[in-house]
Amino acid sequence: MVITLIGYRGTGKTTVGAALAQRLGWEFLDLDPEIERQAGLSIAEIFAIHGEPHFRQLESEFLAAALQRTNIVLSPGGGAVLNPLNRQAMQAAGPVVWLHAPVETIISRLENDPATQGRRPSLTGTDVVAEVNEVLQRRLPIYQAAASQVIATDNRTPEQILEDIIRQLPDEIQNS
Ligand SMILES: Nc1ncnc2c1ncn2[C@@H]1O[C@H](COP(=O)(O)OP(=O)(O)O)[C@@H](O)[C@H]1O
Ligand SMILES: O=C(O)C1=C[C@@H](OP(=O)(O)O)[C@@H](O)[C@H](O)C1
Ligand SMILES: [Mg+2]
Repeated sequence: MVITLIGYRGTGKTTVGAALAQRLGWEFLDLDPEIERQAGLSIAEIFAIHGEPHFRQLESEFLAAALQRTNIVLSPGGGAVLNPLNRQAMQAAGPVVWLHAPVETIISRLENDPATQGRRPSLTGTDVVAEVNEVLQRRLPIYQAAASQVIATDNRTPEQILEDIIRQLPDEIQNS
């Protein structure tokens, strides 16, 4: 069983995923640093040197490998759900938890997160406000359709969020 966290950049997949894994006594796997380690490049460098399609290919390969494992909490990047095969594989492996936040909250978290520079290259070439508005709008139906649970993260601490997630997990995981 794999619990996969999905959601836009800045919704807390990395932060909440690590805390949830610790709470369950499961392993935590954040896909972006794994990709960076293997490539010897930051996500921003992979985009700049090889282009986004190459990053998406690497992301799909790492995701498929991670989903073969068991008792892990997995945090892929926010764009991993764009590929329908990735979505199917996540759903087949276990609960898919959508972390949701309003646009303003996402923008503020991204602007204040030191990881943004190396890990979150522009997706559109526009400024951050325009990009989050446009791309989030486009992705909302995809996150919604992929999710087995939807969790609001605005004005909630990572600890409160992980308790919300646990409450909605299947009994077999809650009691494990
Ligand atoms: N519930 C929360 N409340 C406040 N800040 C948060 C919350 N979750 C995450 N953050 C902050 O937002 C930024 C992005 O979080 P991160 O976990 O990297 O998101 P993601 O992996 O979804 O892009 C980080 O600086 C993190 O500390
Ligand atoms: O939403 C996206 O397309 C991306 C999200 C990032 O991960 P986080 O969602 O962890 O920020 C990272 O994978 C890359 O910059 C692309
Ligand atoms: Mg992340």
